Amino acid sequence: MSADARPDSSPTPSVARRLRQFVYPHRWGAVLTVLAYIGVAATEPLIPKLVGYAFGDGFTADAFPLWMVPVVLIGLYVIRGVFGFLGQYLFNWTLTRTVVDFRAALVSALLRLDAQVYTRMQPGTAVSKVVNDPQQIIHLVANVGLSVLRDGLPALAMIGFLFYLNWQLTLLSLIVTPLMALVMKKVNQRMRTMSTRAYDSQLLLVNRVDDMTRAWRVVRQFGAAAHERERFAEVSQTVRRNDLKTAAAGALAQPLSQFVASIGLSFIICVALWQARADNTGVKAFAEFVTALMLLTSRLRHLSDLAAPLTRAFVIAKGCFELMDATKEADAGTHELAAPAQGELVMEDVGLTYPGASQPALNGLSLAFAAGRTTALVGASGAGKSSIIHLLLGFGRPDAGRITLDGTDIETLTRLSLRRQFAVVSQDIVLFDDSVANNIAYAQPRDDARLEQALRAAHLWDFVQTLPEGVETNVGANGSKLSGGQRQRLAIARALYKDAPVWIFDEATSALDTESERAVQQALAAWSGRKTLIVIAHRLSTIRDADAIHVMGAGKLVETGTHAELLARDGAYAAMVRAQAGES
Ligand SMILES: Nc1ncnc2c1ncn2[C@@H]1O[C@H](COP(=O)(O)OP(=O)(O)OP(=O)(O)O)[C@@H](O)[C@H]1O
Repeated sequence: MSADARPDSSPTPSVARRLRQFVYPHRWGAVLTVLAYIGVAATEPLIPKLVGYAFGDGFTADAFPLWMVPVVLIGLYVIRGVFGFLGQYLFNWTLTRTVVDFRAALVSALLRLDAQVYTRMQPGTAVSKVVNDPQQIIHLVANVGLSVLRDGLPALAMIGFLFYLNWQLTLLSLIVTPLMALVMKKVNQRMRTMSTRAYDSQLLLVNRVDDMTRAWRVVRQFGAAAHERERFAEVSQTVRRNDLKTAAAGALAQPLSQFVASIGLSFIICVALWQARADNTGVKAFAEFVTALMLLTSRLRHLSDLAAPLTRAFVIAKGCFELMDATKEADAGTHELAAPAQGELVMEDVGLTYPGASQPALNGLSLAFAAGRTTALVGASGAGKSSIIHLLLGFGRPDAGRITLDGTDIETLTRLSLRRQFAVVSQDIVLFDDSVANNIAYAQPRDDARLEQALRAAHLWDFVQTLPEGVETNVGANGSKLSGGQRQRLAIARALYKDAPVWIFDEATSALDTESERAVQQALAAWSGRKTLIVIAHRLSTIRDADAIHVMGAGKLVETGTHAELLARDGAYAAMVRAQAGES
């Protein structure tokens, strides 16, 4: 989300700790992995030992029978192979489980985000953070972890062996450690900065593609392919530059650490040779020590390559944790409604100003929606009609005043209990890439008789019969295989199926032909007296029969009455009716 977020100076410890929390439930897999790799590592010092033995005693005829060479060597590698396989398997067992938990945590965070977060975050960002990022983190950490186990443990074993062979000399070799640490610290700092920039610009790239896919029609209509390509290439170049800088910083790690290691190595070999000459210890001890040292150096070289993927993993994980930590929807209510509400909604002196807005969207608004009645909300665009729905559904909280449902302040209700009382058809139709039936019976038990009833009421039954698989036909991404009117009717059917006490229709019939609109209105009329119906409509002819009409203007209630009363008053509503009559 924070495309402009700068890397903080020490993000790694908390990120590492939080990542560890996800591994913790699967710690036994991790412990067994480590044990398996200890098995591999324990056999490592046997190699220089055998080399030393072969050099020392192997050249004399009666030292050991030659058949022992393949038996010992093959045996050693079989043991290493078994431990190696187990280690890798258990490692992935742990990681795949961790990824599932990590994704689950991200999805549950996503499902509880505050409505305002959705106004800032592009869907692509969420997809990237929930789907791709955990996988990427795990891949990177897996490779790092495996290398640490594969190279780090044998390196430790080898260091132990070197101490055993010649502790003074081994201790001397540690003098390069502080220098090595300093070099790696500098390289890591640079990599972290560049990785964060690369990650942020990559999210921008995801959002560009997201835009292009959603707005493909607009792009084609404007002949804007070249324009979009340019916009994409711009961000793509930024990603490339940041990736390159990260890679360059990472590529410095190995040569720099090797340079430091070579200083230590040459120094130690000199001292070892000097010792061998002085003590006359012979070729065996020297061969053992130098073979072990060389093996250690090659292991350490692999380890110095791990800084780059580890840094990248931490940067991505930090992005995921930002999503996990984003503001959650407040749900302070504790009260659950025992039965479906009657549906009387009252707003008392309600004020609402959106964050960052200069004008209030609602300003001291007081109005009521009577239970079992149809109330229409009308008013100019931007008057605050949808903001009322926003508050009724508990997506936002009023800055002032209160809203009650059957006399209970909705703030005291849990969000779940509150929203159970509403079925909404909003201006923006949202359908799932699923069958007609699953779109209608969304998140509710399937009841075929009720499904048919909802489809008939939404004037969609006959159409659905013509579909190749009837109600099981897939409607495409966001209902892309349906016409605008069919999508709207499907959303109406979904609302009717929910059978909530309050129905909200926000411009819900704007895309319907006259016949469908009449059919839907007749179906709704059949529920009259049993449902509280709130209708927002710009076409005033559709709300003529409402029990009450609230006329909104600039976040305030301008006038209220029935169609006839408002016409008689000859105020704002009458002017709107005249204006529309003039248009038609
Ligand atoms: N998330 C938001 N952040 C900031 N301002 C917002 C937000 N949503 C709505 N607004 C502003 O609040 C005011 C009321 O908007 P609202 O959507 O409630 O109007 P409306 O009457 O439903 O309009 P329309 O008939 O065009 O749908 C508008 O000025 C709008 O710009």
